[in-house]
Amino acid sequence: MAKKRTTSKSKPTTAKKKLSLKPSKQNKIIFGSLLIVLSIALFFSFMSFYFTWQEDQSMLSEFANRNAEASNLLNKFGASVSHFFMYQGFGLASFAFPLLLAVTGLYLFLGLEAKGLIGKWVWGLTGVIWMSVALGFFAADFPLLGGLIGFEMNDFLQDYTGKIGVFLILLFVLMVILVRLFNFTPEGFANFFRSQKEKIKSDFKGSEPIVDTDDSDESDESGIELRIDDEVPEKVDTYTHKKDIPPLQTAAGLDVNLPEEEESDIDLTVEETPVEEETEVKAAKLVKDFGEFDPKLELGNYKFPPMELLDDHGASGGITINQEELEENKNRIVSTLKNYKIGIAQIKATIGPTVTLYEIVPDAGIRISKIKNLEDDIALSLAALGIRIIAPIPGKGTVGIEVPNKKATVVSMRSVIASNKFQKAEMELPIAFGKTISNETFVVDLAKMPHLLMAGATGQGKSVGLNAVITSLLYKKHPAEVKFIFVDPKKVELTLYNKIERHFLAKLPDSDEAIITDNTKVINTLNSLCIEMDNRYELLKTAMVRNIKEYNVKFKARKLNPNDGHKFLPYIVLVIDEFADLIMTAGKEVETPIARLAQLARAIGIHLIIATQRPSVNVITGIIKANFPARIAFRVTSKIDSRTILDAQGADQLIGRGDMLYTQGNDVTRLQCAFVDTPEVGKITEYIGSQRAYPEAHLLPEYVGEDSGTSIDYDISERDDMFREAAEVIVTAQQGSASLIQRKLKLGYNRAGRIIDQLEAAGIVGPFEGSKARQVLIPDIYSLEQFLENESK
Ligand SMILES: Nc1ncnc2c1ncn2[C@@H]1O[C@H](COP(=O)(O)OP(=O)(O)OP(=O)(O)O)[C@@H](O)[C@H]1O
Repeated sequence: MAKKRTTSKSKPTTAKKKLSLKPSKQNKIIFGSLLIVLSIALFFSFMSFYFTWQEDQSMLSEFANRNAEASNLLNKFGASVSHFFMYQGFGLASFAFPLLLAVTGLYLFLGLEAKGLIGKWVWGLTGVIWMSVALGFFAADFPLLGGLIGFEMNDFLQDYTGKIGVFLILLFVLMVILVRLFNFTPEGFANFFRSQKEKIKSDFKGSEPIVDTDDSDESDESGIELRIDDEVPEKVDTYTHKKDIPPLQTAAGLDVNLPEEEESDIDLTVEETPVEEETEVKAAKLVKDFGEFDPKLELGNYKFPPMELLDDHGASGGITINQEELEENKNRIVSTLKNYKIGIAQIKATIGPTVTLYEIVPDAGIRISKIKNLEDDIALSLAALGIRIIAPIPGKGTVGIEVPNKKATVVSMRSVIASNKFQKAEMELPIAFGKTISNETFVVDLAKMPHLLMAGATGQGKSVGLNAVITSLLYKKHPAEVKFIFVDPKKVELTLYNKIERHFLAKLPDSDEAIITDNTKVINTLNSLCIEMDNRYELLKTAMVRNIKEYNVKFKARKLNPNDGHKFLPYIVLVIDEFADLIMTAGKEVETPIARLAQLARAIGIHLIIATQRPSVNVITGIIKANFPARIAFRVTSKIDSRTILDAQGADQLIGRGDMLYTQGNDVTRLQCAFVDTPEVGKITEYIGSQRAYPEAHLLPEYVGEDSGTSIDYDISERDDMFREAAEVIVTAQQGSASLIQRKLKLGYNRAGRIIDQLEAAGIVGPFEGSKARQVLIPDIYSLEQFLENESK
């Protein structure tokens, strides 16, 4: 609100300033009146020309003679001007000139915005030329109709293309005029014809029982109307529908300026309010005429992948657990606890797909902390992998012991996608992770997370988990609504998604591959995403909304003008498989943009999903952790790793194969991840990939990388003590690598890296070149000595 007020206050002043640069209002009125008068004079001259031209022919040369008199209504002036326009010019079509002059005069007189005027003149002149040529063609016997220009042009064209050629040219130009000026489409024509038929029918309505047919016709009609809307955006920009919707401003300008004319000078301050209201009114009208903006329209026939593409992995029979196993586990729990002198008042089992939860109510007087302290011993006594003790279960006064089932049931992706919970999820980016311990489908909104960190030792189900996330979104979202960026250093996991590049992927304008497999290129994409983020914040600011959801709602309601740079914003999901690898190769350079995105990107619909095998603290740093409240842990090898990811232990006690813990803050939920196999993903991408797509992947803003590091200006006095030695090593070996300095001078990696940066800043080695060693710019030790000496002078 505050923003609103400030903008409305600041605008009038700028408007006032602008006004002083324009012709004054009085001048506009005077000039406008002149044009109107002129147009009336021309009109009457032209009219009377058709009756008097023969008599006035002889007068034309006697314009200067005061005694000579012409028969034209406007005397000699009328005779000369109409001779010029009608006879020597365009014939009958010349009537367009008084019309255009009158319109221009009115615009000036009323002080309306002159924006649309140029278009009117351009189209007016095109029409004049067309008409004069057409009249010259069809009415060659009456040269006055087409004028000299019409006649000559016809002659000229016929010399080259013959009569048929001229006819075809005329037809084509007429088509262009109709399409561009009157939005003529075959459907529109059919529709018009149909509505006329309807009208005639309804005139004869009477008492005939045609009501039914009428009804069906009506519904038919509405069907067609929709299709016309379909047509509209076909020829325009992916997200904006730019051309077909009259820009808000054009018409807004009309009303905005009207009060100005009535209330003379003060009206500038009043101007702002009507604009606001006008935008609303205009938007409502646009919505009424064209319907809400539909981002999906360009791929209107897109079909979501059907359920049949997914296997049920033999899970259709449901969970199988035998009574014996339940009894056996119960007895073991009871006797184990008894060993520690913990009595049980009640025990209850909840059977899940991979684990069964035994909920215990301890005897009165037994402190839960006692059970908690004995956690490891109890797990040991129960002697089963994957036991996790939750003491107490949050929200209940009970202790939970999770014991894995002997025969785990696979949770198929198909079952979770088909579940009611997922199908009816009213979420922006719903993700069906799998099933909880009580066999309920677990669905969360990625948009609310807002970023996800996934960790787990190798082979425990990370890739399957990532595929489950991506599949969920592919089953729920239209290509216009979400775009993925995949970073896949392993080069195999995500390559399948190449097929949906032009539907669902986003990439940098100059990159060939949408899926990034080279870690050195990630930095450009991340920086480009930061630019996208900044751009989106700017759009949100101008639209005066707080987040992408509100923005898109406003855009769909046509309250934001595409001509001002507004467009429908799809969600962007960045998926990084093997984050540890990325941090190892690209280091701090990637951490900064990732942290920035993680901190700020939630409101503008950029979400990060990061998976890593090694959840060590130098990979998942504090700053990253702080911005990734939603985390998933598959089985990890140590308690420390579990703590690094979840801030709690437990992930080390999972049984693998998709058994996972999910947290989004405090509570930790154990889930069985839905299983989606590579062939299934293949089928889905094949299905989507074979459909009509956008011309290319969604393009991210261009990012021009700096020449890595040259911008770092090291002060000579701040150079490392080993700088000189390092320079000598590099120049002698003619190989600019940090590891060489590391080896020869026995330095740590970080220090060697710093020295290399300093050498680069000094101009001794070239910039970073990815996997290749840097170029050495000094040829030998002697030149180096000289170089350093010169530098210290
Ligand atoms: N949710 C699941 N349900 C059943 N089995 C699973 C599940 N997730 C994974 N598995 C089994 O575990 C195997 C390894 O899974 P996955 O490839 O996802 O491991 P990963 O953690 O990505 O390993 P890496 O890090 O080496 O790529 C799968 O081939 C599958 O047999």
